[in-house]
Amino acid sequence: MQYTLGFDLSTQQLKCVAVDENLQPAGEASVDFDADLPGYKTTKGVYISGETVCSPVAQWLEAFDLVLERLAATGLDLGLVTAISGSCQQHGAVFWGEDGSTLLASLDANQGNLVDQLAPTAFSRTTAPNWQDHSTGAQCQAMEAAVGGPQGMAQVTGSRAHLRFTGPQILKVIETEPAAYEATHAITLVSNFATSLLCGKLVPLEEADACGMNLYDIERREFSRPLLQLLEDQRTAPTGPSLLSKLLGEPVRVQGPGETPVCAGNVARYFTDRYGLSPSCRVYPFTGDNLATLCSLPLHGGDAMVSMGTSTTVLLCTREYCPSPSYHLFRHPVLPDHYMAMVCYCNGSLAREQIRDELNATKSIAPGDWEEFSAAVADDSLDTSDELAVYFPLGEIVPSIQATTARVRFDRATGQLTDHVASFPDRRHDAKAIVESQALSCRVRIAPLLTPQPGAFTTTVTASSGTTVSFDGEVRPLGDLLDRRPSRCFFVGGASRNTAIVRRFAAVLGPTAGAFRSENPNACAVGGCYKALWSWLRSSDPQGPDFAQFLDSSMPAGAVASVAGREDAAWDHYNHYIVALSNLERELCA
Ligand SMILES: Nc1ncnc2c1ncn2[C@@H]1O[C@H](COP(=O)(O)OP(=O)(O)O)[C@@H](O)[C@H]1O
Ligand SMILES: O=C(CO)[C@@H](O)[C@H](O)COP(=O)(O)O
Repeated sequence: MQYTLGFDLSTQQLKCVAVDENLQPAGEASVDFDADLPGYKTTKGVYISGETVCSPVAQWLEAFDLVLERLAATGLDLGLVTAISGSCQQHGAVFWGEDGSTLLASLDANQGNLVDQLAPTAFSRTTAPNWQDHSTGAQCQAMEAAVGGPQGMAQVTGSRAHLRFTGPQILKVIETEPAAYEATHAITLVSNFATSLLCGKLVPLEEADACGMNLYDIERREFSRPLLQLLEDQRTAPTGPSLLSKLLGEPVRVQGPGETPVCAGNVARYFTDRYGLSPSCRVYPFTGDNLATLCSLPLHGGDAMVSMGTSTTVLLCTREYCPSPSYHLFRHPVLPDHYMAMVCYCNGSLAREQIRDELNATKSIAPGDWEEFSAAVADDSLDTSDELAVYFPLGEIVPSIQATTARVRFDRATGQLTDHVASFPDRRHDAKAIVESQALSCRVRIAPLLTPQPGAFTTTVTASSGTTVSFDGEVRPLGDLLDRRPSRCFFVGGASRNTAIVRRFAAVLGPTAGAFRSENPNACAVGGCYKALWSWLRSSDPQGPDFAQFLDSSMPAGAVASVAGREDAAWDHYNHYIVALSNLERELCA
């Protein structure tokens, strides 16, 4: 028997899953940052100070030792692991000091844990910015202004400038912590931080995850020289290496047909000595969590994936480079000439948890229990048909807006907002409304990525030909949102365990071939495993199947379960909310 490991270093936890050569689960372990490493005093894995959100790097180092200890304790023979890869929260950056590379190379299982050997002097900053950070508005504006505004930035880097993206975050460090920046010898994303740790050497960025920086020119496949220069120009007294050198040069690319997948190296001696991993075990570049999630199921054209972790993301696979300020495009981590399109929301699970606890409080139910919330979400007799509300306890990504909550009533015939209200009749309405508006926002933003099928779907909305809607500054005919639907929708991540949430989301998104839930809630870690296994197989047979063929032929039966079929009436019910959502967002963003 041989195994492959997939790690997932996300906001709230580090997980590690193992699969055997038949892609069957063989073991898993996890470390919850708040609960298992209370010494760091994080809340949901992060420190929040005003708009700044970050995570302690030392916490991740401790978590790597702990998760491997826990995995070994399950009885899994780590000596039989042939390949490792994984996924990490996107955009975060680890700043390594001058000694980082030497300390990594000299990790010694007899000299204490990773945290003892690295935390004291390997890093020039003790924390990494987290994707929920909202503190880089000025840097985003400066960067967009240099490349032709939101559209220009999206054209070059696949996304308009985003507060959480690594380029604006690095620019903020250059401007506000010049000494720490000049003491920095390497900057890794969280993904190549993890790969570097396991290999015991600093390794370059992985190309797909590098697309989440607002620095990488996706079509040219190299860092954008004008954007690098813009950041260089803000250094007041440069002493250390150039930014390109700190970024460890150009990222490693996905390899084409007939080429051997890039291996980052063999696992470092620290891990072979301490956990019994084999010295021949290969480590393949980790990627971003959403990119790995895309690798966890065989998606075909028109399919969409909704990942319900701390953030909510909607993912699609496309061959066309069609950038827009509404969504993100990344290079695909394993399929050459493909891209991943993504819409990302900050206010996913944590916003729902807040409404859940407020609802529970009105009924004297303990916080943390999903039953009452789920019953309200599933309740078709609860009439929310003229109610719309957005709940953004954190500033939101799309629409790009400060933290806010707004509840309105609207006219279903015209979509005009009739009333702003402080509350709905009771908190059950909020439970249903938050899921409806989250799903509706996803729906309007993925529509341009789907193929139009004029006349294929009947709707009771009477849109005059001139009716338009506007999302993220892009004005579109309403009709464009009524003639396209995803084929299948796959739901993954922690909240996908909740059938009521998944069914309501599916009702709004309207998949024509049904909605499915991944039976394994750890989709990103599993995607990392599959990436490692396929890379390992492909190394010995470069002419073997590409990743899509590999997944199509190897996916175990029962990997997904059906949760809903095609629901035309429900989809059409939510057509009536689209103009109202456009009006509400326009008001809030004005
Ligand atoms: N039964 C449930 N109903 C709704 N949400 C749930 C349920 N179980 C877990 N979740 C949500 O899943 C989130 C964690 O998802 P997960 O994919 O593990 O997150 P991440 O990978 O971002 O750390 C939690 O914040 C929680 O709100
Ligand atoms: O910022 C993004 C994507 O752009 C987030 O999706 C992060 O990648 C973190 O995700 P979680 O796994 O913690 O939800």
